[in-house]
Amino acid sequence: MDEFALIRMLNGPRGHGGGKRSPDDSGVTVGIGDDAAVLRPGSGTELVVSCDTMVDGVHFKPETMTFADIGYKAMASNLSDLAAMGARPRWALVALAAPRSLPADKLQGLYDGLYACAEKYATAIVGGDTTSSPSGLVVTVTVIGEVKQGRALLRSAAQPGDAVFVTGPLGGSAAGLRAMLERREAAGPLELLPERLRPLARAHRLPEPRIQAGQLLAAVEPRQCGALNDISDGLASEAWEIAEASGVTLILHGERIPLMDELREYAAAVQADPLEFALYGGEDYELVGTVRPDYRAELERMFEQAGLRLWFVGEVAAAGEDGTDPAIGVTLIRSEGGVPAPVGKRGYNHFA
Ligand SMILES: Nc1ncnc2c1ncn2[C@@H]1O[C@H](COP(=O)(O)OP(=O)(O)OP(=O)(O)O)[C@@H](O)[C@H]1O
Ligand SMILES: Cc1ncc(C[n+]2csc(CCOP(=O)(O)O)c2C)c(N)n1
Ligand SMILES: [Mg+2]
Ligand SMILES: [Mg+2]
Ligand SMILES: [Mg+2]
Repeated sequence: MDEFALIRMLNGPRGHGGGKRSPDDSGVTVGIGDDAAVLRPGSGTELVVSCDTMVDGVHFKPETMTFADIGYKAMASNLSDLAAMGARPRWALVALAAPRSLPADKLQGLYDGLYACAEKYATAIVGGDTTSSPSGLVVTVTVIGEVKQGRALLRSAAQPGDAVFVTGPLGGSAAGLRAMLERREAAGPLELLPERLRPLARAHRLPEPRIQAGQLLAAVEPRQCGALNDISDGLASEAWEIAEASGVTLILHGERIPLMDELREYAAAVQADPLEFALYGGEDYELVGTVRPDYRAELERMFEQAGLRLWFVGEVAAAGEDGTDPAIGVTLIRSEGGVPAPVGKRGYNHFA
């Protein structure tokens, strides 16, 4: 199949795209098929743009992900960065570098996953690029969203006194990854995995970007939310990013960090500390953020009303206030009443 036939197959009538599955209010003047897409942002909005790549052997292996999972997660991990800015997703571009030997039905599976996630979050795929790759598969997604002017939520907006929250259980993805690699079987349907591993594998293979939560946090008037970040490299690493960008210390309480029961069971079975998965594992794609302390109860109420939940896991202190060194950074109180200990600035790092 030639390059152009492949693009038609993946995005045309035999695939899912070609604008056919675009959201009703897609704002697309020109979509797939010309030199570039032409898009109409809403009035009074600012564009929010981000891209992330998934690479064979780095982000996935045959044991960890099906092709549909790779597509779903490539879109979800990108949309997660829009969620972390409080943006509404609008459009996406998909750059694909595929080995010539990769069968077309595998690529179609990848696109099923991409379109499934894009549709779920009302995102129109408006273009991309297709090339051959001399080695493994590489998928890069670029997402474009919008936010009301001046409303984007930044890493630099945490203030001393803020409460620190996360939007869901952490560490499940990293535990799922480890469990699947240990099994040494090709990834198949989640239902074929032992029940105790399913939620962990799901967290790794099919993460959900917290789009609704991000938009809710950005919409609060007058502004009560501080910093926001999504958890791609682990809670420790993302908390450090907020601490450095805001010039503060984040104090985390170990016993308040939400963990799935299945993570606790898995960690016990492999004699590991479940908190290590949450702090340093990564790929949870939950949000970590801060809120002014007086607004905490109201925010909880708003989340509950929207059918969402928040977990309060710590507080923000002025740099150095808790007596630890370095002054700016992240500390952990393992069990209530204990003393804060510095949390290393580590997590997933491509070049460390
Ligand atoms: N090669 C690059 N050229 C220009 N800017 C880059 C490049 N790589 C990353 N950045 C920018 O650096 C900042 C941090 O990027 P980073 O990829 O760490 O964030 P992220 O996407 O939230 O995290 P992750 O990639 O772990 O999901 C972003 O503003 C990003 O656009
Ligand atoms: C086979 C395999 N080995 C290791 C990992 C773990 N991993 C890879 S990239 C990353 C951080 C997020 O990516 P990025 O920073 O590029 O957004 C993590 C935690 C994996 N997913 N698959
Ligand atoms: Mg990135
Ligand atoms: Mg991010
Ligand atoms: Mg990263």
